[in-house]
Amino acid sequence: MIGLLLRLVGRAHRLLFVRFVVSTVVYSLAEGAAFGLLVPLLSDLLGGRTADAAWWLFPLAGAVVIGWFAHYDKESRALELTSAWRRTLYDRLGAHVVRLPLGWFTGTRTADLQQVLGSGIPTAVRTVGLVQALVGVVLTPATIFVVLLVTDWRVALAVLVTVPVVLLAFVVAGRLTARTEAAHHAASADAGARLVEFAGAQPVLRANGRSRGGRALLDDALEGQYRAARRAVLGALPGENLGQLAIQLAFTTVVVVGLLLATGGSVPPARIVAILVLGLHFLQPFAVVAGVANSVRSCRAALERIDAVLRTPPLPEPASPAPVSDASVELRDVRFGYDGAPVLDGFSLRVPAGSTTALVGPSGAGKTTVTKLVARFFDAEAGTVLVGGSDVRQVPTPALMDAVSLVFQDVHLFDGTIEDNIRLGRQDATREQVLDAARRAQVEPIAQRLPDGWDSRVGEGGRLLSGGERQRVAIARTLLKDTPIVLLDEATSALDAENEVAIHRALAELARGRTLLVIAHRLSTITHADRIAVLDGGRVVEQGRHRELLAAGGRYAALWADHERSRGWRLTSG
Ligand SMILES: Nc1ncnc2c1ncn2[C@@H]1O[C@H](COP(=O)(O)OP(=O)(O)OP(=O)(O)O)[C@@H](O)[C@H]1O
Repeated sequence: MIGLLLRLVGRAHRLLFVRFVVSTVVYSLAEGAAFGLLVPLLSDLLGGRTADAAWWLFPLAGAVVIGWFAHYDKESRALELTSAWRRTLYDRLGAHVVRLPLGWFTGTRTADLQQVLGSGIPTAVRTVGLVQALVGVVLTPATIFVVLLVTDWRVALAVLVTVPVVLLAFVVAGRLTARTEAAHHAASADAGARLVEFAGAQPVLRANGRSRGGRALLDDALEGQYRAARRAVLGALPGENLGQLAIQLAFTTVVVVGLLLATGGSVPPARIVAILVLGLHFLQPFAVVAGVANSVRSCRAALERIDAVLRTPPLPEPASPAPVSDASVELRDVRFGYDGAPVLDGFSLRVPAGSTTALVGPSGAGKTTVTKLVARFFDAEAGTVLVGGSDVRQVPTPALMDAVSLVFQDVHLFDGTIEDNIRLGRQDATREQVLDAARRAQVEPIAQRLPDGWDSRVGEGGRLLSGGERQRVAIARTLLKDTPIVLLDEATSALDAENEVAIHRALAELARGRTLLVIAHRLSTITHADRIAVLDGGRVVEQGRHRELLAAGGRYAALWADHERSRGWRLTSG
């Protein structure tokens, strides 16, 4: 964990970290020395040698003053380190995340990343406080032990024997508490998820005749959480008592040894009283061990999660960058798979500059994967992906992003106005340019329909718009960005007649003067494409124009026949 901590603290804060540790060490030693000096001071005082006792006040005052300065320094450094480190972690993660391949951002990883940025970093920086506690737990008793050893080795030995017992008791106590807390945490998470589900799934639950809107599931989860909370409280009690009991037993042992020594006459009673006071201070820091053990676990988990993100290799940038010379796209003998099994194998396709090529084929054939390789979400395992005549691996990411735009199947819009969402395509565009792109992508009728026109908000994720409308806004965004190459995954959601016509027009506008690679889910949209490529078994099995492919009577002709049948079915059953 120390290596991990030093790695994440990084060079920028290493000096500050070292200074913080040094202050903490000095403080813990000074605290131990101040307690240790109580032995000769109290022995002399209780033994009636007041003048001798007074002399001990000087080193004691020295230890207290040093301790005070060290305490001030360690607290200020801890504060400085915590805030500077938190900031650096956010900066480092932010800078790293933007260099990760887009393919890295799956649903689970995005959720993990949200957690790391939300609670992971605040937990990780708590390690600073933990270092303080751990140094204190080790060094203060160690200093006191040295003083005890010098004062009376028999009491020192008795104190030493109690250490493993006390530590064991706290470790067991920590485990008992951790187990019940984990169950409580899981039950709380379950109840939280059920609450969200309960709220979000109301229409579905009621539409399916669950008149109580799924209350039973929620009630079960809340009951489970209540029982787990009770178990957590009751389960923590034995642990807490066990630790305290161990400290009391250890102290009693030290008292018994002290009394035996005093009764035997080998140590003056005044000295024994002083030694017992020291014994008490020796044992006290162990009480924080149990709490620290739990914090160590959560801090380490947070540090590991941050480290895992930071260690994810970024997309390699080319040593000698190649230019995007034209708007052509080509895949040559490409092999690629997600988890070993190839999705594409021996895949070749040429998309000449300025042409429209449609990818069709059964679900799971790899159409989306082709577009993701062109936009370099991933790198191909074998073969070459060329954009503008250059291997995408040799094109710097900003140059590639300037050449290629993506319109996804499920467009995510931000909770702003339609104009804000279009402007994402080019932040410095004038209002006229934004509105022009919107008109060309058939977004104007959407704005007219909404109560506040162009200033209407589209809701979280764009939920106030239909799937087809969201895609029209995304097309407007792409028109504004104005890249020579556009990769478009057609919306799969069923479109009404207005949307279907509007998307047709928007696509025609998008295709004008650009290279368009479109994944077609409705064959009627691509009958005018310059080329249609049929994918199956990880490669292109057929390609040509709509009429040529129909005449050939192969795979495309069969897909078209299916398409026509389903249209006929829609018409007669509608
Ligand atoms: N991120 C991923 N991790 C693992 N497997 C994936 C991932 N993305 C896609 N796949 C798998 O790769 C195969 C090809 O998926 P792809 O999305 O490219 O197909 P598609 O032809 O676009 O399908 P659809 O028409 O249904 O969108 C599928 O079997 C899919 O399950």
